Amino acid sequence: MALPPHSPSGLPFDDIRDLLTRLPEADAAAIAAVRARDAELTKPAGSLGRLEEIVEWVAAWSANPKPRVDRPLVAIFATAHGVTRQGVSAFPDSVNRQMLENFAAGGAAINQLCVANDIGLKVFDLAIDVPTPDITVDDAMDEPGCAATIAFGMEAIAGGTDLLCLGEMGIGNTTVAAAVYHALYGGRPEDWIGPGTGVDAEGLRRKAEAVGRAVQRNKDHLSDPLEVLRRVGGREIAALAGAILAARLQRIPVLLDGYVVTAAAAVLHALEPSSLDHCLAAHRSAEPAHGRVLERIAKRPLFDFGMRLGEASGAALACGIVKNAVAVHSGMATFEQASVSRKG
Ligand SMILES: Cc1cc2ncn([C@H]3O[C@H](COP(=O)(O)O)[C@@H](O)[C@H]3O)c2cc1C
Ligand SMILES: O=C(O)c1cccnc1
Repeated sequence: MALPPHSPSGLPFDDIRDLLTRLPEADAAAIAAVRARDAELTKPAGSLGRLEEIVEWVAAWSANPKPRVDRPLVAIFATAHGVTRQGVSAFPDSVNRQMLENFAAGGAAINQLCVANDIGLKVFDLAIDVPTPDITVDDAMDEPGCAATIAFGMEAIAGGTDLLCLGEMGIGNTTVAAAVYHALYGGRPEDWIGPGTGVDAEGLRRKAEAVGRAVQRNKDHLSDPLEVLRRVGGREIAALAGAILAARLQRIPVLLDGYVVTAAAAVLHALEPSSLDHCLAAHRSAEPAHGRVLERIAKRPLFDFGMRLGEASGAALACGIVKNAVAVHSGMATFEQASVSRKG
């Protein structure tokens, strides 16, 4: 489904700000139930390390004292960016539609990760043939368009899921993400850019220049993270922010993917730091700035495999880890059931 760039159906920004004041909290009773059961399981206390934290996280954010992951979903938001005319990607815009077809045919990396980990896949086409304006000269979106796109992203969970894995596709979007980071966090453009699909040194220079121009053009409007999103962001980043928010309101835990998905999280974090409490960072991408961004949003990634693909590939892999953690917790025997002696 394609979203008209200026759909009138969106929420105004103030409605989004209002949602951020009404976020549900972690379910303390569910966490307590998981901890109590964990203490009875046939293993030394704490011996499953971070897997134990993951189970508590699923319980906390699904409000379920017996956490389960039965219907994980990968949601990919795909769109196009006018900033590619600045020569910031190693690949042409035509890859966007070709990759949509590849997703539909089952040929992309994410298709196989979904098969291997038994995850549903939905791909949302955000006007992939209509790039947003080049952010070095014009705003990516106007306020109604940006708000409508955030609202569209909320649809990611409409069919139901109990673990949302977020991904994106959009040639040029590592430049857009870098512009969001530079706008939110300051520093120099060079601090936030990286090779993306594999640009050379000249390409990197063009990326730094594009990010610098986009942010400089908006230097008087950077104190509001939603203005940053609409001026130097992109549709997939707006929709991802909506998906993260909708998942929180419906109590669905979220796995963030890499460098680009984290830009949506960073916008929400800048608006309200607690808005990401239901999110886990799947991995640290090979994109050099990703680690620093994760520190800014106070997320410790589950793994670092040198991946730099996007498409939710890191989130899908992390979903396998989450499913393993939950299966161990729910299926293990207690000391009493298995007649195993406790610590002396
Ligand atoms: C074949 C192909 C498949 C992809 N899948 C994800 N991306 C990733 O690369 C793009 C961002 O990098 P840049 O900013 O350098 O253009 C996004 O589409 C992202 O999802 C891909 C890129 C390509 C070429
Ligand atoms: O880490 C990512 O999400 C990423 C890195 C490079 C290109 N596209 C996405």
